[in-house]
Amino acid sequence: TATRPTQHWLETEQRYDSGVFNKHDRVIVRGENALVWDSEGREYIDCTTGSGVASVGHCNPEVVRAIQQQAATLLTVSQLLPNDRRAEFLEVLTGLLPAALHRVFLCNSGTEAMEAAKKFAVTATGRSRFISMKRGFSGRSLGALAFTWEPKYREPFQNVIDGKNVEFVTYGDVAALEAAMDDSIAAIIMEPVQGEGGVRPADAAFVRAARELSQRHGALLILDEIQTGFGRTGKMFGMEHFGVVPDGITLAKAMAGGVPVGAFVTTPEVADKMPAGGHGGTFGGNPLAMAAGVAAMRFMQREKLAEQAAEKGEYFMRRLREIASPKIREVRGLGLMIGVELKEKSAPYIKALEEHEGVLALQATPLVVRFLPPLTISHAQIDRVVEAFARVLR
Ligand SMILES: Cc1[nH+]cc(COP(=O)(O)O)c(CN[C@@H](CCC(=O)O)C(=O)O)c1O
Repeated sequence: TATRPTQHWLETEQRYDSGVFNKHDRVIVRGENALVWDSEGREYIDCTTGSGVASVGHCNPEVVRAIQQQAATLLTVSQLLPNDRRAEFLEVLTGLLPAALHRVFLCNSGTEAMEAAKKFAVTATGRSRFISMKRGFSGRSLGALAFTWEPKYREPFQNVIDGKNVEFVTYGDVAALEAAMDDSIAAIIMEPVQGEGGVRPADAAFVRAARELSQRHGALLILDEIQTGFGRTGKMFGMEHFGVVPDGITLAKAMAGGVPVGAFVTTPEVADKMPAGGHGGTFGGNPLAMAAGVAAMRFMQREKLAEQAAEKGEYFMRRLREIASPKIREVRGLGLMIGVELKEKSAPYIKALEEHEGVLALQATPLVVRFLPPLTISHAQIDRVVEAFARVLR
């Protein structure tokens, strides 16, 4: 079909969209590795990657090939019926994790993984209260939203969230965590690095205190690795920076190279407390996502993407810190999960990067520019992003 004018795509999406997204004024139509192109043929270095999904690069050839083959073989089958691709996925995924974490509930998004984690924590402990983190983000559904801090996301729905059962603690404040903990808590929920909350790495003492306190009180420690997982922080999983093995982790985003997927991974002790049929879902573990996931995870391992992210992240942050701009308050992050906190609103600079510099970046709270590039980004592309950022800050 002849390509339709950009205006047609913009107007059509605007006309029929629910209105929840503040739509930009360009139509992204193609991606390859660290680059995407819009319908006018403009090229961008993509440091949004669909909010941390395209870690193995857009249209990774091995993921594409796996999708093509599986699409022509079997797209969907109930999880009541075992499938070869799903078995392979579970073997590859659990091979990347600590031995204790080898029981997996499969789903299609981070939110669904958080919802599952919540239910498994309730059945494993018989308790219904949780501790979550101020500035934490766990998703938008009413179940996951209860763990999400941002009042503008949560307050409009407060009367339909069972809000009395979540206590928010200041991320990093061991004393506050200790004071909040008691034997009524089912689980402590936290991200190894807060993403949406402004790219804030946890400190090891806090994560270790959470591990110790949860054990002391018979509660679970659940780490939300939806954004930090799969090499993003310079280790395969964020928890590895802290030498802590939680009772469960939630995964999604980059796990299947761009195909929607989610998982809650836990121990047999927790999994065996969930009654058969106690949770479920239609698309979880579908062969297409499983095939894509196997290809993506094998690529990450073979290309040592976690190590690449560690080295490139150091380089990226060092170059950002060399920008002598009075507008920068702090450059922070772990691996290629990077945030630059400005002394003023970040949105205009993100817009300028997009409009004038051919760079796509994310926001994470009003003052922070968040860079989540593919882990396959080149040093030359990192240089171009840094130089572009220095220009828009002038
Ligand atoms: C840590 C974390 N936990 C859970 C979720 C929910 O996953 P999902 O249901 O697949 O979206 C996200 C998405 N965070 C991205 C989206 C935020 C938003 O909805 O707005 C992000 O950080 O941009 C996370 O970053």
